[in-house]
Amino acid sequence: MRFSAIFLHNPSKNLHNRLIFLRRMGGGARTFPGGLNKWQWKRMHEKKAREKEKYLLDQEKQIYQARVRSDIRAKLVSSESPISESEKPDPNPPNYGPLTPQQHIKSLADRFMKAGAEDLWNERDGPSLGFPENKPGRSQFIGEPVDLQKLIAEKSNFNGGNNIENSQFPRNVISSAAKPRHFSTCSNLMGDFGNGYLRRMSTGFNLAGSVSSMSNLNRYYSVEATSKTGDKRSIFSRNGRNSMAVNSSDTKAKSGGGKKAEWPRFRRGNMGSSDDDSDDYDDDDEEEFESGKKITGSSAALGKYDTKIKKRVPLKFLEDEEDLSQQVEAIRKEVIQRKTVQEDCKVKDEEEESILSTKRFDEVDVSPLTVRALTEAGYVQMTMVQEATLTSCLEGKDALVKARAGTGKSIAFLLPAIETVVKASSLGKVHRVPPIYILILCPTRELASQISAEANVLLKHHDGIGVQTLTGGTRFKVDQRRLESEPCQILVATPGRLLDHIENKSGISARLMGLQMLILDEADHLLDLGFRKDMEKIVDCLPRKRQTLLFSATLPKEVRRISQLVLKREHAYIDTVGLGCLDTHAKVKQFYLIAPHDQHFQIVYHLLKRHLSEELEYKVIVFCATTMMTSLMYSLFHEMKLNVREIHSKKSPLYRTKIYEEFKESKRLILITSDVSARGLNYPDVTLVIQVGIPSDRGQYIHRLGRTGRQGKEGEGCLLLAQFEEYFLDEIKDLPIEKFPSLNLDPDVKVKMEKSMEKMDTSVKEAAYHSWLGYYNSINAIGRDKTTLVELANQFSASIGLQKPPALFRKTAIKMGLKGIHGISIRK
Ligand SMILES: Nc1ncnc2c1ncn2[C@@H]1O[C@H](COP(=O)(O)OP(=O)(O)OP(=O)(O)O)[C@@H](O)[C@H]1O
Repeated sequence: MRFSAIFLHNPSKNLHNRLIFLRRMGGGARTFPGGLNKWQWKRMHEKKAREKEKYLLDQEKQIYQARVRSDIRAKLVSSESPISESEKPDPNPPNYGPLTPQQHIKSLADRFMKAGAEDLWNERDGPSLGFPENKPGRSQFIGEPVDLQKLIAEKSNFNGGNNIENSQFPRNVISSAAKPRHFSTCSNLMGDFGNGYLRRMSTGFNLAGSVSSMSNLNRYYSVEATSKTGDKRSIFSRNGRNSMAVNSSDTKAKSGGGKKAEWPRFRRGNMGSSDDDSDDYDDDDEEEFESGKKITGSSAALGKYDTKIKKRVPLKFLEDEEDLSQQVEAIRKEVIQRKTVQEDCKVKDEEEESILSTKRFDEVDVSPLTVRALTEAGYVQMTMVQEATLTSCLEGKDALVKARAGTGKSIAFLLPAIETVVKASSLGKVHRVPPIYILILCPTRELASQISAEANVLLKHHDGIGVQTLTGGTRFKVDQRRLESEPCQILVATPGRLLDHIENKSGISARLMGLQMLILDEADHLLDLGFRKDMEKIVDCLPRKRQTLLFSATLPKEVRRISQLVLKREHAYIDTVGLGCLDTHAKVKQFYLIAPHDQHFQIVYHLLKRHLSEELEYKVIVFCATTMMTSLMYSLFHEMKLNVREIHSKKSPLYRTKIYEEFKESKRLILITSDVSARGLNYPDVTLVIQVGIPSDRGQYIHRLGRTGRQGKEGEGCLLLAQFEEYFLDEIKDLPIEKFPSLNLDPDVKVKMEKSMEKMDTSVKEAAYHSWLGYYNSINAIGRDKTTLVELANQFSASIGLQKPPALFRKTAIKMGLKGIHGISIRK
């Protein structure tokens, strides 16, 4: 433009400017019309080609949609339900039979187009064969522009007559707008004819009112429109897509009067139903509606027609009928299969009188000396887990093994371990200090001692093969000297102490270079967060070429994943429990009890007394949540003259060993313990396990319970929870745990207990109080209300007879974040 202006006003510069222009255009002669260079020309034609292609596609799409609708109509018109007198067909019925797609499109457009909008239709669209225009009651609908405002005003007619209000219009197509029902019905019909139609129709409508919504009913519904004169017509939706709502504030589109119609603004429908397909609505369409540029179809509206909706079998489902029947068959099969598995498990559980299999130790490939030791110890037949694992473990495969508590896992891993040492020793290499061929890791010192003792039993006749333990609580130097003076090929250790030795270069790292087998007992616990870092460091120091065996009674999915850290990819996974079967023994009865936590001591006392009176040879383990609570409970029951012992991590190793040995050998004894006794410990003939408070997780519950009912014997377990701990029951809901029958607490016991409490050392109570707060804080971490916690803390301190707030309380409360909720004054 600028150049041509210069040209006009200053002809003398014509040539000069032209040259500039030509240079700016990239040079060369102007060979294409309109002053276009070859690139512009090319681009223009490419654009035209694209537009043409798009147009053809649109046409094809519309024709296809129309054809689908025609076909559906043709199919379903004949299968209409019987019609009433008022609905009897016209003697000169309009042609409702199948139309060609073009006829169908034309008829729809003719129905809804207002005068003046003919330019939206051209001959290509075909003849109009839609509703006969001379039908009474339809003239307004067909010939005139539809005034939606008027339509809305007529809603009372709709309501009053045989109409929408009475129709069973589905909720899913009802807009959330105020009184939207009627408009949505109208718009549903609109939508029923497809978006393209609606667009075209909209130009012809006087959209002065507010339209609430439109929706493709699609898939599940067909709409019947019935006029007041009794004409009835079914309008079927295709298996379509969109469900849209028209924003009433944006629908003041006006047409006619020479004014350019504003286009209704469409947004995603809010029908609130699963049938709503609004999610498929295309944002591009929205833009087109807004701009009003795209005019490619026609639409439909209700006029004075009543509507009725019939729920039909979804068309898609009809098509997929075969698929559906196959699916039903598959589900039925699965249900039957599951039932069978459950029944099998039940039978297995009931039949599980013994944990023993029919296979004997002398039938497998273990050294005769070991078999001899086994026989002398009374082990002739294998247990199930031993039979299941021995072959693959002896073959040198890595294995991940799950078997219920007390079923003989220790021997299952000790046998291949001993065989490995026997083989390695027979190679004849002479070492001043023999390498450690087998490393067995476990979480507690008691368990390490137990495994080591069991190994010694099996090694009774194997001269020259030694077992050592390496656990915390002993002097580092003493350990070091012992390891050097009494060489061993099998080392049983707890991770922390072993790592101490590795990091302090006690010479153990060098000996571990000859390692042939790594065994993790209670593998899930060792691979859990508490031990993970230590485990990783230890494993880094071990030779990669080794066999690894992982054993536990519980193997959660995440542990199975983490186990890849230590196991070879091609390891064997052996689960003797079985998928869908119980992780606990069927012979162990499980109960739970929910009671206020300040009554817990009293309830435990009651349970113990009751059990003691029923079981002559009783042997009870009571698990507490923290070490200090263990100590408090022990002191209280000791004061109350019960035959109790205590074990927890704050006790000296010597004391722990003494109590461990005593409880193992004795009967008529109660062991109050923390979780140090939860796993692996084989106290024979435990008759009752009481768990006070929630265990750290489901696995821990199973392991604690596993201290009773070992070797297929009977047992009983009781879980005592406060109301705020009740949520834990969800984690064990798949286990056969029942509510404990009602309890009648003896008021005299309460008095006795209070007196005993008074006699106890205040420091024990204060320590218990603090550890209790810590425990409850950990529960608080999973969303418990701190206000409640403070109140509970007050109750608890009162129940243990604390007269003054503990000195450390302020610090603890601040640490726990209690400050600012109640000040920090729990007890004044
Ligand atoms: N083949 C066997 N025949 C008879 N008794 C056996 C046999 N194998 C193991 N036992 C005994 O079964 C009891 C439980 O064994 P063990 O401690 O190895 O169980 P576990 O499965 O490791 O239990 P946990 O899961 O609690 O660690 C022990 O008293 C053990 O002596």
